[in-house]
Amino acid sequence: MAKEVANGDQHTVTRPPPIPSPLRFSKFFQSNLRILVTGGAGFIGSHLVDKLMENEKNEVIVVDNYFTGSKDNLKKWFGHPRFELIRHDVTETLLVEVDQIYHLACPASPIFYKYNPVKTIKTNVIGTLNMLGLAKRVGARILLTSTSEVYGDPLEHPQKEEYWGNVNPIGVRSCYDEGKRVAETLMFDYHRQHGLEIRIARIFNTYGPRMNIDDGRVVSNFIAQAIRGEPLTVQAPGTQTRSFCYVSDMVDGLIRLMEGDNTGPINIGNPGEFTMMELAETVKELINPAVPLKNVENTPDDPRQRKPDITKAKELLGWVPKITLREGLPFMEEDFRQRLGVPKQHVD
Ligand SMILES: NC(=O)c1ccc[n+]([C@@H]2O[C@H](COP(=O)([O-])OP(=O)(O)OC[C@H]3O[C@@H](n4cnc5c(N)ncnc54)[C@H](O)[C@@H]3O)[C@@H](O)[C@H]2O)c1
Ligand SMILES: O=C(O)[C@H]1O[C@H](OP(=O)(O)OP(=O)(O)OC[C@H]2O[C@@H](n3ccc(=O)[nH]c3=O)[C@H](O)[C@@H]2O)[C@H](O)[C@@H](O)[C@@H]1O
Repeated sequence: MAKEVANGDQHTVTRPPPIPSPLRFSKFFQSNLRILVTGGAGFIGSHLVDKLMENEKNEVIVVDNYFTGSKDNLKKWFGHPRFELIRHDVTETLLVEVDQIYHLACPASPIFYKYNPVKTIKTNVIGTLNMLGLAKRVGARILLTSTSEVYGDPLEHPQKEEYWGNVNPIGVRSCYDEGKRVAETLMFDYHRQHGLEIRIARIFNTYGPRMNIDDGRVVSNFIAQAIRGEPLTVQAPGTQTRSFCYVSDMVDGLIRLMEGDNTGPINIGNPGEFTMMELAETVKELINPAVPLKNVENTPDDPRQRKPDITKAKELLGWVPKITLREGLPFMEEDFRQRLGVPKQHVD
């Protein structure tokens, strides 16, 4: 009997382990694990795929509808015998034989998730239901990439996993925030009702190479603006805070969570906290001291502060982020310069 604990506390579920296919015991069977990554053509998903593919015992299947993701992010794996890419929308059912599911499919940038809010909520609710149904049928372990947005505009700081949040249920961000909250509920209901092995990561703002250049999120906006020599658009009041995690740290945290014994939810994020004004000043200093900052209007319900308490990730996963914001920004600058075709000018 496998044992699983929810954040090391009360509700322990004991259930029989999933029965692997008889082929798994054949010494001629090439992979030990078949892993499905939904949203694997996106920013975090494609980095996760790269890491999973490094292990020659893993076979990786990506499904993506390419709404915000791109085949380009995965092109180095095309034709690889352990890799498969399927164009598929998770709001439709899917039948594949897999052992683990990393469920990432969902637009993450506010401008994209607000573009078609009904589709966003369908992706979160119906998409997660479909992946849970699949996990149940094949006995797979499933990890959901939830978000710090489940804490809404938090009244507790920093945010611990026990905090229930302060979310507007009818606002323009609700399709995403409330969608992810329902997705978390569904995960726990399948866990309690059907004994499914679940993992929930609450991800805090993550940045790095391969973010869409016109993605609309703050780090990608500021870097693209600095490289193009445009003003950095600081949305009012500029004192709102975020904590930025470099993508390789995020991927490491997600894999540790999947491989460990804890259901979560577990915060995965870098606790270094910056105001948007500080972020703009840092980008300006590192990338282009000549660009001005420009104050612009904000969007409704923008959270005023956000910083993860990562005690649980440290204790239960042995995870701490390694890359600071000052170390991570230049990696992203390099990638953006290449894609924008603007090389760095070196002053002698
Ligand atoms: N990047 C962050 O800061 C952050 C923070 C918190 C949570 N997350 C979560 O992490 C996950 C990945 O985020 P990301 O930053 O890589 O975003 P992303 O937009 O780059 O990736 C999302 C991927 O999901 C795909 N997708 C969207 N809807 C789909 C659907 N209905 N069916 C199939 N595929 C679909 C997109 O095409 C894209 O490839 C998301 O679930 C997001 O909510 C991200
Ligand atoms: O960490 C999370 O849980 C969430 O983080 C982000 O959501 P958000 O923090 O709103 O992301 P941004 O759009 O990057 O905004 C961050 C801050 O930067 C500000 N901003 C944004 C863009 C810009 O050009 N200028 C600017 O000052 C916004 O007002 C906001 O206060 C992600 O995009 C969500 O998918 C994710 O779930």
